Amino acid sequence: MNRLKQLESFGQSIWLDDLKRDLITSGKLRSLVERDGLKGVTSNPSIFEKAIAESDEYADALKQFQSRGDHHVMEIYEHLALADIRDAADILRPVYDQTGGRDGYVSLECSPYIANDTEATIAEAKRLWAAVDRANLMVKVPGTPAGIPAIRKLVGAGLNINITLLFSITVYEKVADAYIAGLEDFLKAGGDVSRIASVASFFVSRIDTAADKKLDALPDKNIADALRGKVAIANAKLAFERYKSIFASERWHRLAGAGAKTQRLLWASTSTKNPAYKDTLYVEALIGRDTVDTMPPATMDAFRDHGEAKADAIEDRLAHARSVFETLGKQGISLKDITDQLVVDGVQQFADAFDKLCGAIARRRLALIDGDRIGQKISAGFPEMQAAIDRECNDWRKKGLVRSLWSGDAALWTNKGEEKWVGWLQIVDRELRDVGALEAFANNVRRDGFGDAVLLGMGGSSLGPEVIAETFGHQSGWPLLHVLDSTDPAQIHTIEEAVQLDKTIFIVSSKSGSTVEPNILLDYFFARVSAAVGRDRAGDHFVAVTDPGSSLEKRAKRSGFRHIFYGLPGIGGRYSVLSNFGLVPAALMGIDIKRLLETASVMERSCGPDVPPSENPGVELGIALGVAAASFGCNKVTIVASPKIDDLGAWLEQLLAESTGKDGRGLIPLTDEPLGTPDKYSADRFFVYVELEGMADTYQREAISALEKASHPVARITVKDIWHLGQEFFRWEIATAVAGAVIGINPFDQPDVEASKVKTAALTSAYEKTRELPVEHPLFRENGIAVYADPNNASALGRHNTLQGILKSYFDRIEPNDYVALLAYIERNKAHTEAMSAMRESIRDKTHAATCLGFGPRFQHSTGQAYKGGPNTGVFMQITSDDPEDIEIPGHRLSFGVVKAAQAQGDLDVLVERGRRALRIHLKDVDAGLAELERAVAEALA
Ligand SMILES: O=P(O)(O)OC[C@H]1O[C@](O)(CO)[C@@H](O)[C@@H]1O
Ligand SMILES: O=C[C@H](O)[C@H](O)COP(=O)(O)O
Repeated sequence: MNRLKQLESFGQSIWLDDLKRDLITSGKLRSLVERDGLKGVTSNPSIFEKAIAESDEYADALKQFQSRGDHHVMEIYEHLALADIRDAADILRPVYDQTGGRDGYVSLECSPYIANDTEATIAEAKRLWAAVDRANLMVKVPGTPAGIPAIRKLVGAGLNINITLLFSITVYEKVADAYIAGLEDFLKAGGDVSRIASVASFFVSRIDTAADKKLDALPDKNIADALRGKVAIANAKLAFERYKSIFASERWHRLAGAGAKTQRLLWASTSTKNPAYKDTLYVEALIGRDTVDTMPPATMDAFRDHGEAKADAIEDRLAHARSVFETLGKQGISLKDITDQLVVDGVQQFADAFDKLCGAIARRRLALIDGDRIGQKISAGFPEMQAAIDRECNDWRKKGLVRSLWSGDAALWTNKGEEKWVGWLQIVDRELRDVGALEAFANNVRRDGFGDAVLLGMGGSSLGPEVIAETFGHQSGWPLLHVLDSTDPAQIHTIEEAVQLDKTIFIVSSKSGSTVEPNILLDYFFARVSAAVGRDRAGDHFVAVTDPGSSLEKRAKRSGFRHIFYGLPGIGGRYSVLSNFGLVPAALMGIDIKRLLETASVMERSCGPDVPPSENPGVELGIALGVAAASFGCNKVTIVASPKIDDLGAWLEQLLAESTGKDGRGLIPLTDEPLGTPDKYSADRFFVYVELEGMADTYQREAISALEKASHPVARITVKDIWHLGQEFFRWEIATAVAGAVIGINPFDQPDVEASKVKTAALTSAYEKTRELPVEHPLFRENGIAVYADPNNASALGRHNTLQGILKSYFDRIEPNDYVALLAYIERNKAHTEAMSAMRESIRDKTHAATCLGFGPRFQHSTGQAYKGGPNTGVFMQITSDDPEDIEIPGHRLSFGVVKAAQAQGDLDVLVERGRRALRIHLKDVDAGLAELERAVAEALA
């Protein structure tokens, strides 16, 4: 007689501990049922990992599924796995019918990631039960402390449950109790208990693996030899004894009377792991009536081939089993400790397998959606850095931190309310649903003949729209978008002259609604538009984007704005580009926002909670940035982008600096610094090279390769086309949040920005009363240039009678790994940027310090946070100027020039208060002054 069939005749059901497509398609599963009397199938994450990740069997199914649209990794997994489960269940259905529901089951495990979460387990088991939709499904719930209450609930809801990862008899008693209680609940609710089945899966071989290790360490070798390979079987035998007594109780009889089936013990983990043991050891020892034995194919083949079947073997030598336990105890080996640890390890082992599986699916998904759409390659500068990045990635994987990020677990950061600021994680799908309304609005504006749109806003409210406007350029037939994020009178003039007010729509953008710049710009332009089109029609030229309840919302209502778009309070300014703050201006300038969002959506799935760190572009990038900065001092994130998309750097600067630059730590991003040869840089750089496919600049590419060869860390990102800006936005938001976690700060606040605002407000309100700002005395004045510094900085500079002398002392203060920031409160235009660039280049080449450039007050809402709150490694040169054509602000006793001067003063005061090295250079005439300054800088560095 077929030895497996013999087991059937001894009252034991044989299940297969394996599942893969081929078993179904080849007919093997069916023949196991027919030939060997197979009565069930168990699966687990390791089994699916082997099936899906280690073979090509699923390639076609995966491709077909993805051809219907892009999916999350978990959706792909479930699509593939559930198809196998359903097919196996259908093959086993006749067994289920013939045995009256005692056998014929296929088991599917809940995600190991939620093994310690009762509510999540309940929800997932119910979801899987509904999704598989087969009466002969068993959902596997772990025998963890959190799993046990879930068993009662799920059985009580009428589900078949297989309790997995069971090692201890004490835990088993709780599991059996939960099953019985669940049946009682179900019965009380009028359910038919006869259709519920459950098994309690005792893991066998793993106990010996752990116990044998302890035995090997015993000094008494005889005892060790006597017990080796015996503990697991003894445990199972005693468990079976308990099973019999539990299901002989009065309590049980009441349920049995209603048709309930006992919760059979299922022997799992039945392959021998120690090659010294007979390969059928556990099968032979555990033959018992009313039990289930699930065997992997090799064990099943071995038993069929040479197994020795003895009826009721499990009932033999119970006294010996007890003595095994006693001896263990006497030897100081705690079986409780062993089994407790096995549960923990078991969960981790399945989680590891699931990670591997998700990683493999993520890679295949990427290959199908055209891998280079996510194109990212990080080369750490040197092996130690690579090893540290790999370690951190593995740590994130093991601890499930990508999932913590997605669930907004504040403990990932500093536990200071970060959970309130992760709304951006879900925004893409939400906005995709709202695209129609935005487009309709934009069409309406276009039909009304607006030729220009001017966005008034700062930082997170302006930089995203600016990147979109600069990258896409003017869309024919749509308004041209201008961004105004300055109080510089010349800048305001330039914009005003570029537009025709009666054909211009203004987007006033401020999440808080209280930011001073957009408010005073609104005061000014509302008056100008009223003068051009009449007060009654002015409101039609204004749109607000703001959070609900803000003062801007109230004002927009009062002034009859054309429309108010709302932001989501759970999204901070710099993470808001994929919400209305980026989308309203983009739609108004005629951009296909759906297309932009769709690329973001692909990246959102690539960075999903189900994608392990090393396959997860945003997480991997964030970890690399964080580790490079925190452990290797490479915190000057030098952004280089193909010319067509290089404005991306402006948005990125704010995201990285304002998010991470605080508590004396953080990343110092810099953009538009002229690229140099490797010898020009210190070892504190992390280069980010964002290349636009087909539009790469050869010089940039070669310079980056040289830097990479010279052991600087480099992250290369390839952007397929400009629509993939959406993808970049999302990738970098994830990367920033992750880098923040690695660095150990809260990436969602900006504690040091406020300080400058307070000082500025004090200066402007004093000015409104006195009509003057505090008088300052220069250290030096010549040729239309004056230099100012506070007493400490002044004394560090010493006495000089030339500008270059002062500058020389100033540059002498630069220490290794410092950065120099030029903070210019002048019009941001090409000529000024070029002059500043030339100075940056000479400073960098001579001192090897990283150089940053910020135009004030714009940078205050961007990199300014890091300058004041980040590491004290900045050396600051503030540049201010007279404003020959100042502009009064209607309704205030202030001009824009005064506000700008107060902003410069307020910010410098805070820098000084924070012990920063700083000076102010005031230019009477901007262009002549810059030329003179450039000359003096060159001389000071010579
Ligand atoms: O959108 P709001 O509230 O006007 O803020 C603009 C910017 O100012 C800041 O709060 C810094 O001052 C940034 O974080 C923000 O992006
Ligand atoms: O239900 C089946 C179990 O998951 C499986 O038997 C575990 O076996 P292993 O210990 O060999 O991994």
